[in-house]
Amino acid sequence: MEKESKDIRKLDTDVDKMRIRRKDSEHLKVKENVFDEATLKALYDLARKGVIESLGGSISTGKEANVFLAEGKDKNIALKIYRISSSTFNSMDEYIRGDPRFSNIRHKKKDIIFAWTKKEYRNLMRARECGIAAPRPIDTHKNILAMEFIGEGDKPYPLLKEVKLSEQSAQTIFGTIIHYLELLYSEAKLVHGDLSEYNILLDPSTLEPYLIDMGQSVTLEHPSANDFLKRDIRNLARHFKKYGIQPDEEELLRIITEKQRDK
Ligand SMILES: Nc1ncnc2c1ncn2[C@@H]1O[C@H](COP(=O)(O)OP(=O)(O)OP(=O)(O)O)[C@@H](O)[C@H]1O
Ligand SMILES: [Mg+2]
Repeated sequence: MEKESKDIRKLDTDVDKMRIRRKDSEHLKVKENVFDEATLKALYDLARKGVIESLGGSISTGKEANVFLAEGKDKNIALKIYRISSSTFNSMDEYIRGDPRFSNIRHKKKDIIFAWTKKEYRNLMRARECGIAAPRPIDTHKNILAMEFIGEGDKPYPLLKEVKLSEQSAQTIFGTIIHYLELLYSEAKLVHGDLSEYNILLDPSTLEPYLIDMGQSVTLEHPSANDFLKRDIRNLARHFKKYGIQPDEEELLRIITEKQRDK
């Protein structure tokens, strides 16, 4: 644990010092201890393509991915970099196997991670096309997803988990999220699959909730789609209970899946 937090601090400072400039290979070489070679190469490719101008600080170090702030073409972007080395790809495999869009991938670890990254890109795209507030995906390459940065200046918006809301605001936000789940289900034909107060960012001034972290989202054909949706609803209901919102989970499930059933 001690060592891990030290590593994380080192990663933060290393990345802070690091500026990827196009064709500036010396700088990147120094960082080989932070990013494995394949990830460095992928970062280069995106820099050469003009997607990344420079790399900023670390936003988050998750179980499977790190998120970094970066400068894109004249604006901040977020880079989600799935870890090739320590990814818990076995759980990814389970999500991808039942998804017809990924039936022909070779089940090699790297391929699964790359497919997973692409899957998050496509899921975000589908969600946005249906009018859901989510980061606009910009590009995907190997294990890197470049997307719109959801925040103010260099600061990401807070997680829903981190904000204290009035009962009235909570009611509004809850309503919006349920509406998004309905759109996600009936229009995008997706179930988020990991929805909770940890995967929703909130714009504090407009109270717009942004759904993030859609790598594990599945299409409705997925054998566990219904169970994932029930779990998403349960997580939301649990979070909003403290604001006096006590939804009937069965009723929510009915509302979210209604339009799709009518078709
Ligand atoms: N587009 C974005 N704009 C701003 N901040 C973001 C964006 N995407 C992610 N973040 C920040 O990074 C954090 C982690 O992102 P995300 O939830 O997608 O990955 P994760 O939970 O680490 O994934 P996993 O643990 O499953 O690998 C978020 O909680 C959020 O604070
Ligand atoms: Mg997350």
